[in-house]
Amino acid sequence: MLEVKNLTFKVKENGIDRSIVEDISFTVENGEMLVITGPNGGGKSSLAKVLMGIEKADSGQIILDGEDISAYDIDHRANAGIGYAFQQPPRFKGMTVERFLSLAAGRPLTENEVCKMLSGVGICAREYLKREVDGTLSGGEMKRLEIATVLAKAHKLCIFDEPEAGIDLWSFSMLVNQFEKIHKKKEEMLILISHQERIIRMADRIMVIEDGRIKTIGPKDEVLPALLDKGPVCTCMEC
Ligand SMILES: Nc1ncnc2c1ncn2[C@@H]1O[C@H](COP(=O)(O)OP(=O)(O)OP(=O)(O)O)[C@@H](O)[C@H]1O
Repeated sequence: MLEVKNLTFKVKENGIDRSIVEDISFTVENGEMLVITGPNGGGKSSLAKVLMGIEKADSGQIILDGEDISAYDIDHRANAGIGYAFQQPPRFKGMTVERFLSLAAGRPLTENEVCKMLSGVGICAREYLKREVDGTLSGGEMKRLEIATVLAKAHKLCIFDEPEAGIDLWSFSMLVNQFEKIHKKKEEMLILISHQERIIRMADRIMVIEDGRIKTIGPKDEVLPALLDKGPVCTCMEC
């Protein structure tokens, strides 16, 4: 179980503190999928980065399966069982796709295993094994590869930041299938940040973040109708 208690993250703007994440508390149960949505600039990615340890919280607590991980750095949180796929994945010149996935899995993978992982996110496998994880990969290829790195290993908690961004229709359907498969097993907690209705519909619970605060959190059946009425959710396949 993930317990987030009174999490606040501030930045300095022109010498003045600005709260990007303000006193946010929520839980994610084992096997649960929580989808976080809300208007652009609301603080969703910042919250994810604070959970992963990329940004440091000013106050609050993060407890994973009873272990207080608030003071842990990124590596330590990854070892504690958190996997994270960036909204805009970083690139690694000189590293092959094959090695990148083996590092993510934490063990040497066979070619067949790498191919299976790549196929799972809609990447035409063998052609990519020796490609470098650099600027020669397209945005959509990089995004899918990044998602494959999180899926390469079992985690307690996986966080995917806008997995739909820049992904074509066919690959998007494959990704949705992957998320559904993990969700069905109920072995990992999933936090998906998304504006995409098809992803939001997979949620057990939905959390809406606006101006750095939780605006609503609740079961999908309660939150989604109001969301669809008001319309911050995107039904197109391009964003
Ligand atoms: N390190 C930083 N320094 C200054 N401002 C920041 C920093 N990180 C985020 N912000 C600001 O905090 C706000 C929240 O950004 P964040 O990326 O978390 O929003 P978001 O909800 O993920 O948005 P989107 O839906 O557009 O991806 C934005 O106004 C952003 O410009």
